[in-house]
Order: sequence, then structure tokens, then C-alpha cells
Amino acid sequence: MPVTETFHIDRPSFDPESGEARFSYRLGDLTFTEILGLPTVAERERAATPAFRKLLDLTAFVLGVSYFKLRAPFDIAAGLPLSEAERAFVIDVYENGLGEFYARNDLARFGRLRLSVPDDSVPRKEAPGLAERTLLPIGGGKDSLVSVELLSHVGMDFTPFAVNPKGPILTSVEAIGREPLYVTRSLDAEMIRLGKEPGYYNGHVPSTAINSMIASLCALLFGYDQIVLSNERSASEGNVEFDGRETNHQYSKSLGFELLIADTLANATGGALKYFSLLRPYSEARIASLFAHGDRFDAVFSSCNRNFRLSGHDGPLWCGECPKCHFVFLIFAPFMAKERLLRIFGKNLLDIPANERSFRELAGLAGQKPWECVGEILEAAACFYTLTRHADWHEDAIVRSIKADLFAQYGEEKLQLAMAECLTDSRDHHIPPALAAKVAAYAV
Ligand SMILES: CC(=O)N[C@H]1[C@@H](OP(=O)(O)OP(=O)(O)OC[C@H]2O[C@@H](n3ccc(=O)[nH]c3=O)[C@H](O)[C@@H]2O)O[C@H](CO)[C@@H](O)[C@@H]1O[C@H](C)C(=O)N[C@@H](C)C(=O)N[C@@H](CCC(=O)O)C(=O)O
Ligand SMILES: Nc1ncnc2c1ncn2[C@@H]1O[C@H](COP(=O)(O)OP(=O)(O)OP(=O)(O)O)[C@@H](O)[C@H]1O
Repeated sequence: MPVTETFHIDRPSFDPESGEARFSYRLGDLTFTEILGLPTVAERERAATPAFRKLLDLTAFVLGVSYFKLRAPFDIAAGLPLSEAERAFVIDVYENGLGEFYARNDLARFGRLRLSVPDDSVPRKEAPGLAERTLLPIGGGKDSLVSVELLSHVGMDFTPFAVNPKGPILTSVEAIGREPLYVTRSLDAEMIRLGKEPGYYNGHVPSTAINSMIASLCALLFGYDQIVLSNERSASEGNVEFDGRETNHQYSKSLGFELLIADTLANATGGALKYFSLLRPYSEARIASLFAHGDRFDAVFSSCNRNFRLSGHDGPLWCGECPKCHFVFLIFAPFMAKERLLRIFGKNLLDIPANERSFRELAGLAGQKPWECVGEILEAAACFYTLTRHADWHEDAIVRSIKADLFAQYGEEKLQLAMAECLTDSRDHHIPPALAAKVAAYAV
């Protein structure tokens, strides 16, 4: 493949009349355009502020990963000025955000990408007037719905936000009952087509980084001073070592990336826009225990990513076959009545012998941690340990068949400690202190 070519990012445009943002890219002789449809804004002058222009430029860099990955060249160029810190942010998105893509395509790019852009020497953009309001991205799964419950209980108002909402996102937002803010995103169809052709690479992109940048455009246009993510602490654990680095399927959900993007958004807006994850103190198991407190989303939510394919999905809410379905079933089991869990999933995934290999991978008893949005290996092992001692679950096929290997690999003491650790909240988070204190008082 001609990796000597350059990936060019053109100046993006935004039309406040129609709400349409256009992002164009060039890769050798190929050209692509991605289009966002934002709701139209009454105060159109917001789109003319330096801060909005800066965020539009940064969004162009981040959305570019989908097109760059077709050939993954070493050179990236744009006529869009960036500060030193912004360059570091962009390189991080193109290196670590695409880490899984490089590992699975065996491409050595870490530390080797060259980014040619003019210097931006204007330190901080003028702060736009952002009201004390919260934009809450909704993914249709358990995590953002736990944030919905936490914010509702502490009395903080919020607006549900989603990019290309479909299936469980739409039904969850309906159940939340608040007016949402939605953005449509149309990827260039030629990129999708080429991704399936020989001679082009394909693979995973950092979707949370993409959705977050789009959320930041809406925050500026509609006056929100904070974007609240629902990324758990388990998301910071990677999958495999590759090319001298840990790669992580969920990189743009990690704490490291949260700090980087939070700084980038703050600097672009004169400190006006805040970005943090409300669920950072929690493990996936702890989030499952919090979700189990209420049942109002049981029939409408799903964490199964098959729901979110661009081409749509007409299968069940939970496919029951993918690692994410297996992981979510496993972490709910210790905290939810069995009958309720079976109602949500439609079947008992821990009693289907064909699922054994997948559950073993989740618990570190075979293969590698799947390239999926699943929690820590030790966390899955600890949940299994709990089930081996649980009256409702200990006789199910998978629990019985992996028990001996689980105990042999980890030992009972380590599993007990791991479960206790999963249920202990971490202080390594960036939630504003007053909100963190209120949430901690509720989430006991
Ligand atoms: C829905 C899903 O999980 N898709 C992943 C899947 O893609 P698939 O081909 O099965 O379906 P589509 O998503 O419809 O993609 C079609 C092609 O388009 C490319 N593409 C898609 C979105 C985009 O923004 N840019 C693109 O270039 C895609 O590469 C396909 O060729 O497998 C892909 C390859 O592994 C994954 O990249 C797809 O993942 C989506 C980008 C996606 O939105 N995934 C999220 C549900 C997800 O994985 N979230 C992670 C967080 C990751 C992060 O760092 O933020 C999580 O929840 O942990
Ligand atoms: N289509 C989307 N539009 C906007 N934000 C999204 C979208 N999909 C996911 N997100 C955001 O990214 C976060 C991570 O997605 P993820 O799928 O892990 O979470 P979830 O759907 O809330 O829960 P689960 O992990 O159970 O699926 C979500 O919590 C949400 O904040």
C-alpha cells in the first residue's frame, strides 16, 4: 500500500442556517466528505466565535480517523493551526485512539506519525457565554442510564444527547422523558465501500472521541458548560501489548484520554467548557449493582453493540452471542434477581455450554481479553467467583465448568479481594468536588 502519501484534512465548514457541518479529506487521489446535521440554533452568532471555529477544526481532525485508516499513511497535513497541546491531542487520537486498528492490522505507527500544521500562537480562545447546563451523551446501555439516575437523584438538570440515535438510544431517551438533542452523522459511503475492498485497511475507530467532539460543538451552539460522560474506571485497562504499547479497544473511554480531551476543550473555550466522566470512580460490576436499584429501563436498554451498526439492526435487543452480552450478563448476575435478568436477556447465557470459550476469555482463563467494550479480566473472574457461591447460579453449566480452573488460576483469597476492590469506589476521577460528594452520598 502507498503509505508514502499524505492524508490531508481540509478546512471544515458550518452553516448555522441549516445546521450542516461538512468535513472533507484527501488521501492520494481519493476525496471524502462527512456531514453532520446539527439542530438549528437561534443565536447564530455563536457559530462565529473563535472558540466554535477552533472546536470545528479539532472535530475535523478527530472525524478524520475513519478516512485516514483506509491506508494509514505516516503523514497527516492540514492548513488548520494547532497549539503544541492540540498537536499532542491529535497525535494521541491518531496513535492510541487507533491502537486496536494498528494491532489487528499489524501496522507499526506508534511514535512515527508526522503532523504538518501551522502553529497556533493565540493561547486561549475567547470564552463564549455558556450557561450552567449539562449535556449527557446517551449510549442506550447501562452506563449512561446509571448517570441518568445519579443526576436525577442529586437534582441536576441535564439534556440527553446522541449522535445517530437508534434502537435502545431512542427507547431509553423516551423513558428518560426529557427533550433530547440529536445530531445526524453521515459518513462518506465511498469510505465504507473501500473499507471492504482489497488494498485498503479497515478496523476500529475511537467512537467516544468522535461523539465527544460532536457534543462539544452542540455545547457551544446551544450554551452548555459541561459534557458529562459515563465512562467507567474499567475502561482504562487495555487489551494487548503491540508495537511497544498497551492497546485498548476502549481507549477514548480511558481516564488518560478523558484528561487530554478535557484540557483540549477547556483551552479551546477559555476554560468555559468542562468534560468529565461521572462513572469514573466505579468498576463495571459496581455500575451493574447501581443499575439493579431500579427497573424502569429494563425493557428498553441494551449494551449489545449490534444495535448500533450504521446499516441498522433488526435482531433482538440483546444478541446473546457477543462478548459484550456475555460480560454484561455476568456482571448483572451477582446483583439482580435471576428471574429479572432472564427476562431482560430472554435466556440464561450462563447455562449455554457453547458460550464457555467466550466466558473463559472474559475471565482470563483462555485467549486474550476480547476487542470489545468489556470490563477488567479480574473483575469478570471476581463476578464468577461470587456466582460459584450463589444459590441461584452455582449449578449453571458455565459456572460449574470453569469453577476448578478459576480457583486454580487465581486462588480464593485473590478473588475475594478482587470483588471487594470492584465494589470500592476509586478517588481517581475528575468530577467537580461538590457533585462528587452529592453522588457519593446517594450511591451507597
Ligand atoms: C456498531 C459497532 O460496534 N461497530 C463496530 C464494528 O463495525 P461494523 O462493520 O460491524 O458496523 P458499523 O459500525 O456499521 O461500521 C461499518 C463500517 O464503517 C466503519 N466506521 C464506522 C463508524 C465510524 O465512526 N467510522 C468508520 O470508519 C467501520 O470501520 C466499518 O468498516 O466493527 C468495527 C471494526 O472493529 C468497529 O470500528 C465498529 O465500531 C464503531 C465505530 C462503534 O461505534 N463502536 C462503538 C459501539 C464502540 O466500540 N464503542 C467502544 C468505545 C470505543 C472508544 O474508544 O471510544 C465502547 O463502547 O467501549
Ligand atoms: N450514539 C452516541 N451518541 C452520543 N454518545 C454516545 C453514543 N454512544 C455512546 N455514547 C457515549 O459514550 C459512552 C460509552 O458508550 P458505551 O456503549 O460504553 O456506554 P453505554 O451505552 O452507556 O453503556 P454500555 O457500556 O452498557 O453499553 C456512553 O456512556 C455515552 O456517554
